[in-house]
Amino acid sequence: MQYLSTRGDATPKSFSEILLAGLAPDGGLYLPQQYPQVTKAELAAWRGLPYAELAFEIIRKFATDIPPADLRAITARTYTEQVYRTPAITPLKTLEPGLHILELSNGPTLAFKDMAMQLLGNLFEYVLTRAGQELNILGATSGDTGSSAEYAMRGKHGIRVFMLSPYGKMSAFQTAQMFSLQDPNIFNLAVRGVFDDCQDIVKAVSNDHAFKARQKIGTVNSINWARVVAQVVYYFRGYFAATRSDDEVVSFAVPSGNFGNICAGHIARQMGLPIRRLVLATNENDVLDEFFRTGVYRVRASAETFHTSSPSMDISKASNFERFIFDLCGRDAAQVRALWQQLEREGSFSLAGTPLFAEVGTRYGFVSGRSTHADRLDTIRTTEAQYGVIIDTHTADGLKVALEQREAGVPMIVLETALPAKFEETLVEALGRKPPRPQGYADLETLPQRFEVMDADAEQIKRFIAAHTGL
Ligand SMILES: Cc1ncc(COP(=O)(O)O)c(C=O)c1O
Ligand SMILES: N[C@@H](CCOP(=O)(O)O)C(=O)O
Repeated sequence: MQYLSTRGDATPKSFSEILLAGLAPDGGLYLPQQYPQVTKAELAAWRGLPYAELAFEIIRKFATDIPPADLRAITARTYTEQVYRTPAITPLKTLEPGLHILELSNGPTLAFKDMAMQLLGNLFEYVLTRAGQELNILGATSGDTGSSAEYAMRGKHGIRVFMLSPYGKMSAFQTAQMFSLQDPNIFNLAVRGVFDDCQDIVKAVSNDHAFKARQKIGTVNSINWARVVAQVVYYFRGYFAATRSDDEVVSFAVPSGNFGNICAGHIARQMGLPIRRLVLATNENDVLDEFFRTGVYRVRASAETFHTSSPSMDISKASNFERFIFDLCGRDAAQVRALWQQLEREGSFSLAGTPLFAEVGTRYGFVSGRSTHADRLDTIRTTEAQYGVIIDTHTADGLKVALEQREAGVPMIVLETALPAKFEETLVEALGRKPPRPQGYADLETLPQRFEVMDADAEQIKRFIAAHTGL
């Protein structure tokens, strides 16, 4: 399997090459030359597999340059009960017949990011050891990618993590989870700005090809294809858990920000998984909902990006959206380049009224909705009252929109993206009491914290990286 860029660079690249490269040199995102198709026989054979085996079967279709025995060993050591605190890895919780929550937050940092990031850590280690290389990871986080990357990479030989986060905008738990790490290979840089400023810096640094090569810069955000492909696995897993036969269809509701999670659902659907609808849910930062309702994609400036009670979704420029638009445009890289140039110039583009936009729903199954602070409080309260289940603020956004888009006879699976303990402040507002905290996380906020505060300035960040790598 070879990879190409959404902006047109078609120099064939292997999985291991793009794993280390992150962003393509032309500024685009990598995608496989074609999506592997899953046969009926494979689907039937995969239904009863343990998570690690299912992950192996799916990822081997994409990571064809990793010997199967090695890949199987990597997935086996990643997806364990020890790491995810449950043998099912991603249990399905049924709220009522036909309405489910897929638990994805049982990993070390209590968010769905661990599902892919734990694998990424092991893949990096494997590929770097094989090549005798080191890697300096530059990442951007709105709260969950950062801690999951740091937990996956801490203490790993030959890897350093430089993580940019929006200063003062994460929950107290998220902040403490990241900033309390004292490992010498972890650097937390709190940027005066929003997540999009951090993500712009990651892209600017990646687009400085000389710096990227000299400093051996890699990425852990979902611009890295390996993140997305690891997320494809749980769509299959959720489908098998919610159905009895492969003739059934299901819909997934996905709380969305950077479009990575739902992009994985799009890929699972393209591979042949019987998904009817991909229901995209945003918070008040509703750029993506606006696109899926109207065909207009209008990114917002930092000053127009709200700080909400589902802060991990406070994103107004969704990286992975480019991957979907590439597919929507029939993989015409010239058209994608032109749209992104227009976005750069004018801050928006529109596909409204075009045959392409009609296909967003009819061919690709996307529908969308948005949720506000009041909606989220209401959904958290109702879910607790009706089902005795406490959900986090992001999952609440997903559930709220799922209920609006639910169809009779089609099971709806809401992807849980974090545990409520990470967003205690809002949970107390909704329920009048603190949500349960898994064992081992008590007093997290009292630990000493280590971080640097910086301006949203790519040059300043580059100087910091160079000073700490010695390269
Ligand atoms: C808790 C939580 N929910 C939802 C999202 C949105 O996911 P995505 O950015 O993949 O759309 C994120 C971050 O990305 C998150 O951390
Ligand atoms: N919500 C994310 C933002 C980064 O998204 P990613 O999936 O591209 O890494 C976060 O919590 O950091």
